[in-house]
Amino acid sequence: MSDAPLLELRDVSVAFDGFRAINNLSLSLRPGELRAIVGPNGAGKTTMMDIITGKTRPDTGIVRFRGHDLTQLDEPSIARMGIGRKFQKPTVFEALTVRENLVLSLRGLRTPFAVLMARLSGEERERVDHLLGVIRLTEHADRRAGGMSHGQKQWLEIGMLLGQEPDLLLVDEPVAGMTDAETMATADLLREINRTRSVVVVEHDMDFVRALDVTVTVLHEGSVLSEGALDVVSADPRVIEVYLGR
Ligand SMILES: Nc1ncnc2c1ncn2[C@@H]1O[C@H](COP(=O)(O)OP(=O)(O)OP(=O)(O)O)[C@@H](O)[C@H]1O
Repeated sequence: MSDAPLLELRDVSVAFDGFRAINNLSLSLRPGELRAIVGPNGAGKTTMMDIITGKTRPDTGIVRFRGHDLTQLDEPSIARMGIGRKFQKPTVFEALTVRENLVLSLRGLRTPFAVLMARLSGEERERVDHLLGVIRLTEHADRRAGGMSHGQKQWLEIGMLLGQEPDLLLVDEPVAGMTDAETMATADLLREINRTRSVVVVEHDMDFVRALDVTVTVLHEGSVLSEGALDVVSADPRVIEVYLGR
């Protein structure tokens, strides 16, 4: 396998009304990597995700995925290239069952409803059963998604993203509002997903980040402040100053 980064941001900046939310940000992700991004409120984490997925266009800088420039592409084109994004709030179809939600994701969300509800092929059934196992919802497959806990809805939505077979999964604050047990299960889930896909996860919860046990990038004022193992970055005086205001 080549050493070329899967995702590369170089000297990326974007300003809103003169305020530089992203400021000469450079960041590189290896193929197959799982990376945690942390940083105080307003550090630019969401804006960075918006730039990668084409929601926000950078003013300057390079954004490449598998060597292809993303900055001229719209959101659907970037998604088709293999980048899936999970927003913070779950947006599953509450009136449908867990299984039906996964079928929807396999068949494309814009397909007419009647087609979605048509019989599953053997291959689709296998894929849905596999996804149910990955997201730990096999026992709940035929229950309404609306009846699931907050954590289970988050896992279902992650499963729906996996149904679209992304090479890179971007996950925004998945464990906010989860119980401690759900938080740890989510760390396991992302590590399992990372066996076959690259993952970038933004999260404030440090117990979760510790459980991931991966390289952490600390953002501050739109740039990388520190990067490395959690123990190393949390001992970095610049990080301590930003978090504790010392
Ligand atoms: N569309 C916009 N218009 C104006 N300002 C914006 C816009 N989007 C983001 N900002 C500003 O850019 C900065 C970075 O915001 P961003 O949401 O990326 O931070 P964040 O690290 O995700 O924060 P949080 O942890 O609170 O989600 C903030 O000061 C925010 O107010």
